[in-house]
Amino acid sequence: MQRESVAVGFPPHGLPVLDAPVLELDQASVLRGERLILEALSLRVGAGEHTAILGANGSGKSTLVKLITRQLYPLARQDGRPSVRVFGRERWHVAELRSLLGIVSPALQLDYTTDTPLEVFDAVVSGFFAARGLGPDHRPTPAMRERAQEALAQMGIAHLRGRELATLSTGEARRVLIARALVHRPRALLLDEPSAGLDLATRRHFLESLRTLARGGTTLLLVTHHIEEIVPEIGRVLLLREGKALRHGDKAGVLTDDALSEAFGMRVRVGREGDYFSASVRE
Ligand SMILES: Nc1ncnc2c1ncn2[C@@H]1O[C@H](COP(=O)(O)OP(=O)(O)OP(=O)(O)O)[C@@H](O)[C@H]1O
Repeated sequence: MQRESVAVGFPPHGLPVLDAPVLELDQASVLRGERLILEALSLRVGAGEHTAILGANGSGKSTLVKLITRQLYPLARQDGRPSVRVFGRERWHVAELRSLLGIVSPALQLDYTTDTPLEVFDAVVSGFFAARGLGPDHRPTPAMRERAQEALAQMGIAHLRGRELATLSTGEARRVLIARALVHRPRALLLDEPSAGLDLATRRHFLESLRTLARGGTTLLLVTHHIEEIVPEIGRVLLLREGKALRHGDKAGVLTDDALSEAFGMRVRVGREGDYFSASVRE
């Protein structure tokens, strides 16, 4: 099993990154193979500016997630200026970045549920070490253990302690991974298609827990193709189409019939249900 060698304790809050925006993209472009997948994308997400990145299949959402998590790098700009900054910095050690930015993605869930068996509490507490489970060199302190238990309770899954991740339902495993992502109280949470595979009730419950996090001060960066997942606390939307920003700004201004029809390549009608938006296909 591969483990990252660097152990991180509590996050380095108080460093100069504290006041920096969560994310700054300035004309960021990404090449994959021979193709330009993201093209001159600009986006600024300040602390507390909960933002959704919305787009059809193939619009470049996962590529953008990988750009933020440093799994992919942007093309160098001609003027030499950085095109991607996370918490004000261009370069990060992955483990250090993870202590500030919690990440939940389908790829991560697959990895955690299919590889070597992993117990729920270990999965969560090992988030402090940016490792997949506890190894001989990882010694969680009582404070870390207490915080892991708190994170499980926060996601409503304290009763799953002792179970193996592989035996959990999709929704249960998703909540374990969110507890893990939250364990060191990151400043922001990057959620890639977070409610994929969740049933109606679990999804609603999950969205409510996202709302609580947002209200508690964790900046949400939600990547999705489901407009229904955009919880009321999210006020900004970037609409992606073929790797470019089709619209960006205030939620109500972006989520219009015209903009979504263009983004999804079909006639879409946007509806409102309370504080949530919905979309249906226009005949
Ligand atoms: N390694 C690669 N080489 C070439 N093209 C790639 C590569 N990975 C992705 N692409 C292409 O980049 C485009 C954007 O893919 P990406 O996975 O970022 O989209 P997405 O919006 O996340 O899609 P989905 O909603 O289906 O997950 C697609 O056209 C895809 O075929």
